[in-house]
Amino acid sequence: MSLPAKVKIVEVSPRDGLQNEKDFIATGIKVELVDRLSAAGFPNIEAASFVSPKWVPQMADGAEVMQGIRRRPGTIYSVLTPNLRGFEGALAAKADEVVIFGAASEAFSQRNINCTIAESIARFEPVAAAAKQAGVRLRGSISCALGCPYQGEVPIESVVDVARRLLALGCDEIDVADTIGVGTATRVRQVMDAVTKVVDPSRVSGHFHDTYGQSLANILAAMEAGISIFHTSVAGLGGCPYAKGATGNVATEDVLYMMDGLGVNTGVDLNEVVDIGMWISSRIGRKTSSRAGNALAARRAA
Ligand SMILES: CC(C)(COP(=O)([O-])OP(=O)([O-])OC[C@H]1O[C@@H](n2cnc3c(N)ncnc32)[C@H](O)[C@@H]1OP(=O)([O-])[O-])[C@@H](O)C(=O)NCCC(=O)NCCSC(=O)C[C@@](C)(O)CC(=O)[O-]
Repeated sequence: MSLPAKVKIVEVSPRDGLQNEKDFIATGIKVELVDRLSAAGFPNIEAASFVSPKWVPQMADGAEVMQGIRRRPGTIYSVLTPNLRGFEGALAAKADEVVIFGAASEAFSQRNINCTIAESIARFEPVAAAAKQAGVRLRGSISCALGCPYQGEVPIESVVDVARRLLALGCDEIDVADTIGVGTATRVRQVMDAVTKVVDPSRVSGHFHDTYGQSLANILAAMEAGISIFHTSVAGLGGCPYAKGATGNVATEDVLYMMDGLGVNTGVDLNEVVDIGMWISSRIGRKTSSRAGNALAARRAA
């Protein structure tokens, strides 16, 4: 089994991890979360969204979060931008990377961004053009690449088709997202093998939610397909507002523990991340869902 020697961990808890929380989380907590993650060494942090506050009220303070954070040189701070209005906000906030987000499933596209897949691509065109003109990195995310809460199975060709279109828009990186965490290792391998026929593997990332407990196996399967960028969320925070029952992203602590065991370099300090996981969980009144986080904290306490 040949694995990459190094992987890039994109920490998404400030955005994907918090967006679904019902009670509004104070901007100061969000800022502190990003700052602590920066200090732990993450090369890329998804810090905020510039989306409609009617659709995702928790992310309404994206501009304030971006203004409040201390930026670590070398870390990329990303934000979600569904349209030009979002992009303008992101540009004013000096985001390093903007994320356009579509889906491989028509039903999910309608629920998440209120348009068809084709309409979403048309809506992303000016965003992509503006990002290129401004010299801002552009990432494209493909929701429901491993299954959809509304339509069920999603054909691999639909995922490849959206990947091709995002690539044509100029995306520097493309996320294959298992929004509801239904994927299993064999399917992940098939999807990644197909996507990497049209997009270079160095530009493809795996974004796995852990609803069915398959994320670590899925990450390993993706690594075997040559993928070396993964999205994780400290304490396993998260869920998607438009995917009922979906749990958070794979916990960062669990992924870092696995990478350490595999001898794969991430540049991120696991011990610090365990502390951050415990801290943010207590601040928002949740229990961490990270097995490694719990075990390491218990070992320390003993
Ligand atoms: C795309 C829209 C805007 C269409 O929303 P819409 O209602 O179809 O369009 P609209 O243009 O009529 O906008 C509605 C209202 O929002 C305002 N508005 C419009 N745009 C913005 C903006 N950028 N920033 C602030 N406000 C905005 C706009 O001005 C208007 O306000 P009103 O006139 O009614 O007062 C909406 O559906 C939306 O914002 N959706 C966001 C959905 C979202 O954030 N979902 C979660 C993130 S995706 C995700 O989690 C999946 C991912 C990436 O993690 C991967 C995975 O796991 O699958």
